[in-house]
Amino acid sequence: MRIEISGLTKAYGQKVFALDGLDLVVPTGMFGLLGANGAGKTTLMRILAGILRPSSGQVTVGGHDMGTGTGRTAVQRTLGYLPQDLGVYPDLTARQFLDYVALLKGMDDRSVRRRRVGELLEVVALTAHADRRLRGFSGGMRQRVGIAQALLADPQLLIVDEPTAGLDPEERIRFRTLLSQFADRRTVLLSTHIVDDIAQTCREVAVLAKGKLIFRGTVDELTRRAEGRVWSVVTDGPPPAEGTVVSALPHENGMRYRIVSPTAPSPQAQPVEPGLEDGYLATAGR
Ligand SMILES: Nc1ncnc2c1ncn2[C@@H]1O[C@H](COP(=O)(O)OP(=O)(O)OP(=O)(O)O)[C@@H](O)[C@H]1O
Repeated sequence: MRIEISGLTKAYGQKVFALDGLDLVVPTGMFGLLGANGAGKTTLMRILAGILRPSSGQVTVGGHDMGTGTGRTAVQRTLGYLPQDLGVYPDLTARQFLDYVALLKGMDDRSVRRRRVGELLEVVALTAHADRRLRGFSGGMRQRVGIAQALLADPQLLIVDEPTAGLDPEERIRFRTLLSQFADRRTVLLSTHIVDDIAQTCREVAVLAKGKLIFRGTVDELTRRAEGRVWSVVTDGPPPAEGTVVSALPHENGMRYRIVSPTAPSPQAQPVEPGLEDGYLATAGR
């Protein structure tokens, strides 16, 4: 399901432009969205989910115009949305919660609902915990309940906002594998600060800064943005003033700094191969 966005603007009051004339096409498959805090990612996702109205501009999802009531209704029927903070009901069990959301989505037939909820609990590997109250669930288990509720209506478009924040490494990997499998023949828009989640799952990515698109292309192209700009510096003094420090590791002669900088940040700096995080920093860094 293809998303086409043109001239999209969302202003909060007179001064804050959360989105500022955004043009973007998102194809079928898994697509990553990166950007610093406040870049406009959540605003964009809420507009795509039909929860928020833009100030101006156009959005079509699968050919449906989100500017019209019929368009929004058509999209919402085939959309799954996992917001940053999914409010769950701590006293409900996972099965009861999913049954309740299914009812809200208009799945009136009880046996259909029961079957679908059972299937999804299986998909997110929570069958063994289905009848436990949500208050005792770990962050990862809650996120899996979140993805199950987003998948209830077998959506063609799945929007997920920072889904792996707070998950342990194993849960993160399981979660993103689940998303990748789901993205086969469908569209998944994944917004995150965790660059590695995008490197591991998406072919294409967009980078937002201050409500504007500053990059759209493949993960490899974004990585190549840092070519010739990533350096390793070993020093027992402070890191060089120039560039952005990506990592600092203890070294027998002091510290080894990985630095993104257009020019060598010190005379001893050695060039190194870039990764996606370097490409992102070279593009979005101050
Ligand atoms: N309801 C609101 N009222 C006023 N300003 C808002 C509102 N929601 C968002 N903003 C502002 O709009 C800008 C974009 O916010 P948004 O939440 O879309 O960014 P984001 O990229 O999702 O950030 P984060 O990564 O922190 O979630 C920010 O400057 C934010 O402060």
